[in-house]
Parts: sequence; structure tokens; C-alpha cells
Amino acid sequence: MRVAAVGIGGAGGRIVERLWQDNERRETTYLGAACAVDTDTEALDELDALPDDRRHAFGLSETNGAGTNGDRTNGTAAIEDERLEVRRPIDQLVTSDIDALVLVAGLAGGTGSGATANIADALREIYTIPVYCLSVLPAGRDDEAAANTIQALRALEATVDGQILFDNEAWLGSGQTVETAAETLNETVVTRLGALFAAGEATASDAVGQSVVDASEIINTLSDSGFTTLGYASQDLQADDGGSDGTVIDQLKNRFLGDNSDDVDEIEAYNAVETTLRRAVRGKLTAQCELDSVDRALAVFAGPPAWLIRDAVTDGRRWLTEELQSPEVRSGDMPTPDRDTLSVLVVLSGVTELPRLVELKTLVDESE
Ligand SMILES: Nc1nc2c(ncn2[C@@H]2O[C@H](COP(=O)(O)OP(=O)(O)OP(=O)(O)O)[C@@H](O)[C@H]2O)c(=O)[nH]1
Repeated sequence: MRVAAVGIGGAGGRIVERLWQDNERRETTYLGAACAVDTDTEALDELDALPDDRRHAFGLSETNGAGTNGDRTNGTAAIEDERLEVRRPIDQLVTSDIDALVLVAGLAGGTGSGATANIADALREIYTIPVYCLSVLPAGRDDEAAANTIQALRALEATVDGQILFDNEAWLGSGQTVETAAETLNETVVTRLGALFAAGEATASDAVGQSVVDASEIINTLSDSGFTTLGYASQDLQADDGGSDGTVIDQLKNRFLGDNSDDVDEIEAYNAVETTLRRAVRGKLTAQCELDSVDRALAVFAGPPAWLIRDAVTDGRRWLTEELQSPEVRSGDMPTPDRDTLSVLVVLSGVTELPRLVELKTLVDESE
């Protein structure tokens, strides 16, 4: 699926910059356009990987170019006068081949919380393609951060076609702060988003004999009610199963040419697909949720074609349907002939029960 990504505020800009880098590294291009908008000019200056003309400051008269320091009202005031000015550079990037717009923001910050729904609204006035938001939830128990987040989630719920949640709290190691762990957090979320968007862009030549995910399946999964959370797991593949079989030449060939199809043991491949799927669903999600509150799901199996055993994918999908007790489960392949990794991305959508959201709401209620 080809997307245009717009980072709003500090976290939004940094994550979009990372998406930009991820997209450049992949064989499949999924990022049709990207830019960052912020009330903090210093934060924009630090986004080295994004070209200068993809970074735009707004709300300078409200914030003096120094951000809002967590003041949601200030973030809202900053965008209200400049909706059209902020929309214009985004407009210039959106071409007819873009399938969806993806806004990215940390909802605890004044800029991310105050401006994101407003920007979504401005885009919806002219675009008929879906508008999604990657909504980053704060770590910790700060009242103001919680209040900004809950208000932004509500405003976005009324505006966007779907929100993918990423919970910093769930991904911080003990003793870490968002500042010190930002690189790792952003890499985690971008690995999953990249896997999702690239899946819908697999080329036909890679896909012979495979059932490839297309953009409409991603859109049908993400859109509509409830939140989305992403699960992901990957496994390095060893075509010679431990190194005891196969000549050194074969092993070198497999390693450097990715030519492992001759050696793939079907049972080993079947087990690898099944195990990786279970790890993706039962491992840490971008935001933890009650699995029985999932309404729709999509599983994307990526790996060398010889490892994407049809029966394993079909059985995996059946297992997922039972696990989630959800009738609407889609699946597809993303053949990556030149890689020796198998990965599974699981998109869980229409989710209504997320413990972290309950925690944040309780914090807000207690502080009122
Ligand atoms: N995952 C991740 N979260 C971040 C990052 N930077 C900040 N955050 C989170 O996002 C929240 C908002 O921070 P920013 O995005 O810098 O704030 P902003 O939207 O620019 O708003 P103001 O600076 O208050 O005007 C923080 O409270 C953190 O929870 C980042 O690089 N990655």
C-alpha cells in the first residue's frame, strides 16, 4: 500500500524520518511521500534524514517556534489559524497513486495532541482516500500527558478512518526513559508499519503462485470502528538445518545468493510459519489488548517463497480465526526471495479493550 506520511510534533517527525529511512532500505517502495510539521523549529532542524523541503514549522506566533511544552490549548490555537498553510505542503506531495494518508503523533504533547485531529480534518475536506493515525501513547502516570492523550484519541476517533496505537509504556525497559530509548522505540514501530505497508506493494513478479495482500485488504482491516494494534515476529532461516548437511559451497551459495529453495524441508518450513505466527500474536503487541475484543485481523507472512508453505499459511489463518473468535480474518504473503528471514505481521483491528487506555482514563478521572 502506498502511503503519504505526515509527522506532527517531535515524536511524529522522528518516526516519519525513520519510516523514510526504512523505505529507502527496502526493495519495495511503500512511502509515496513524507513530511514533518511542528511548532518546534529546533526539533524540525534535527530531522537530518528528511530533506529540508519536507519540514515545515507552524504556529510561530503562538509558540515562538519553541513548541508548546505540553500545552494542548496552545497546540490547537497554533493550527487553527494555519490549517491551510499546513495542508498546502502536504497537498503538493500527494499524488494519484497514494492509497492512504498516515498521520503520526505523540498524543501526550501539546502539538501532537492539539493539532493532529485538526490536520486530519483539513485533509478530509479534500481527500477521499482513508486517513489513518499512528497514535503514540505516553509512558508513565503523568496527569497532563494522560489528559492530552485521552482528548486527542477522542478527537481523532471522530475524524480519522482508524488509529494504530503504539504504547511507549509497554516498550520501555526498566530504568529507561522515552528520551533515552526513542531510537529503539521508533525502530520497533517502524519495523511493523513498514512490514504492513510494504506488504501491499509486493510486485507481481515476486508473487508467482502466492496470494499477495493488496491495498484494499489492508484498508478493509484498518478502517472502521475500534483501534488497531500490531504484532510481529521474525526468525532467521537456515536452509541446511543446523549445518550438518550440505557442502560448504552450498551453504555459501545459500547465504550469499539466497538460493535455498532446493534445501527447504517442508515440515521445517511448516513449523517455522506456525511458530512465527503464534509468536507474533502472543508476543508483545504495539499496544496490549484483550484478544477476544478483536473484530478484524490480517496476517502477512513474509519470507523466501520456498518457506511460505501454502498449507501452513492456510492452517495459520484458521488457527488465528479460532484464537480471536473473529470471522473476519485475512491473510497473504509477501515473498522476499533475497532474504533469509521469515516474519509474520499480525494486524488486529476493531479492538475495543486495551488495559493501557483504561489506565490513562483512570488517571484523568482521578485528577479531575
Ligand atoms: N515513541 C516515541 N515517543 C516519543 C518520542 N518523542 C516523544 N515521545 C512521546 O510523545 C510525547 C509527546 O512528545 P513530543 O512529540 O515531543 O511533543 P509534541 O507533540 O511535539 O508537543 P510539544 O513539544 O508539547 O509542543 C512524549 O510525552 C512522549 O511520550 C519518540 O521519538 N518516540
